[in-house]
Amino acid sequence: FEIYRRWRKYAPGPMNYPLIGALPKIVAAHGIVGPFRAWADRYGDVFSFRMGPYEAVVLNDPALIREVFNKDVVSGRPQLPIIKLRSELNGNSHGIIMAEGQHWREHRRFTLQTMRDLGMGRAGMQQKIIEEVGEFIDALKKDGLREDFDYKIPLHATVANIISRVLSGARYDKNDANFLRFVDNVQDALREDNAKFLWNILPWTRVFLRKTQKSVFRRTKEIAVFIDGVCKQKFGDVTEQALKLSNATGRDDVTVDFMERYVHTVQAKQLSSFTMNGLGLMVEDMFEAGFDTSNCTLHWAFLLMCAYPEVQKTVQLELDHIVPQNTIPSVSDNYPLPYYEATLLEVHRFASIVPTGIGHRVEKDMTINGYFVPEDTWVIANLHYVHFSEKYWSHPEVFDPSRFIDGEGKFVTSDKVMPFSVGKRRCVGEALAKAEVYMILAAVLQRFTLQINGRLDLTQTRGLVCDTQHHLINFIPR
Ligand code: HEM
Repeated sequence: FEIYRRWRKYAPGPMNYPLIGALPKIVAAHGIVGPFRAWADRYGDVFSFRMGPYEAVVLNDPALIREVFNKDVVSGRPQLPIIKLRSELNGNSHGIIMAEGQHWREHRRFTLQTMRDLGMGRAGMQQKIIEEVGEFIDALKKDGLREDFDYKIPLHATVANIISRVLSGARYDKNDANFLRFVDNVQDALREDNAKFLWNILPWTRVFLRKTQKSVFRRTKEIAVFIDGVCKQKFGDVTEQALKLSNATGRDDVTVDFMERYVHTVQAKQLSSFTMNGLGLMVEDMFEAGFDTSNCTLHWAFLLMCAYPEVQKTVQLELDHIVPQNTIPSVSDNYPLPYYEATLLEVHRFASIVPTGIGHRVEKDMTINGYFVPEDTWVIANLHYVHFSEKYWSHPEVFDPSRFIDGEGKFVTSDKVMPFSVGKRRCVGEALAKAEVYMILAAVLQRFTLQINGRLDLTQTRGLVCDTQHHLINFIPR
């Protein structure tokens, strides 16, 4: 088999065992970041390997990732068992994250347009974020100095309510048990353990992984039921009758929220792949992609401020000096805050919360850097490697915003920081995520100094989305 690979000119890579490929190395290392780093150092810009029945190619160079992810033929998604399960539980619809072909193109175009129309990064959205941040700040004022205070609890509600308001207009009480369970389920879905990974890659391992399979089924179902409830609450029973009801309102104003826009598009039959059945998974996808990502980025931002107090101090002084008192700055205010912007970019680099992006699938045989890549191969962007390789950064293990400040004190961005990925499937929530993180971190640092008593651990958790290790932070009023 290895001889065949060499003959067909597959990209070099680690040794593949029959049936399981290079999986034992990934499983033994408890995650892919470590082996991917070692293989990138060893094989260069591209390497390939097998995971059970799947062929995978990994890209380790930012320019190459950009070039390859801009090709239509690399815009598919691997169709794993969990994807099929989600689809079945949602009336055989496909959502956006794992959709392909015409369905994906139409849903992506709709989402980008809708996010733009709903004012991502602009005043209307910023007002919603300010209202939610207010609740978080109140919680910090009340409990921020309590020894057992876990800031993640009120922060979850804040970030979850921001995306919920964009999607359905609904906001939930931070103590609403149903909502909190849903949010926990969404979080768990993105934090994989080895068992879940194996169950998806090698379906026959289900026999040994019954417990994992059961918990994945339960969680997936609970998420679908919650979203179904959100849809019913908003539009009644999401059926033909609901369509008529919604039609009867005859409103031209369809810029209220994401769900109303979706229903309007179905009614207007503007896009052929849009059906009422598709609403639930679409909302679920947007919630899953939009909650824990921004949430984890903020966890990283807070922890890094504790780990690097001099950076925290510099940001605070810059904010105090430039932003009027009692004002929460937002991206569109264009305040000259070069050090703050550099800090946010460095948080994205250092956190690398989606370390290997979301896998793409090659839809037709192709070549990458002269190597043969057959149809159905997964293409993975090694974003964590790009963010931490000494090829691209000096002292990458050090959190240092000044790497993005030029000789005149101006902020200079870098095309080597790509937390939202690049190309045709680049994140559609980038503007919202940036707006949230910008405003929440600024609002907190304007009012509090963050400190940790005890040992700091800056290692990542594992999964599709990677969090910080658990720490309790003191929020000391300034
Ligand atoms: C800091 C926060 C975020 C990070 C780091 C992030 C990162 C990513 C990455 C790496 C991808 C994969 C792109 C690819 O396949 O090449 C992605 C896709 C996606 N993201 Fe985000 N994301 C964030 C926030 C959000 C938010 C707030 C939303 C929604 C409001 C969102 C919605 C999506 C969707 C729908 C996709 C799938 C796009 C497609 O398949 O065409 N993300 N994101």
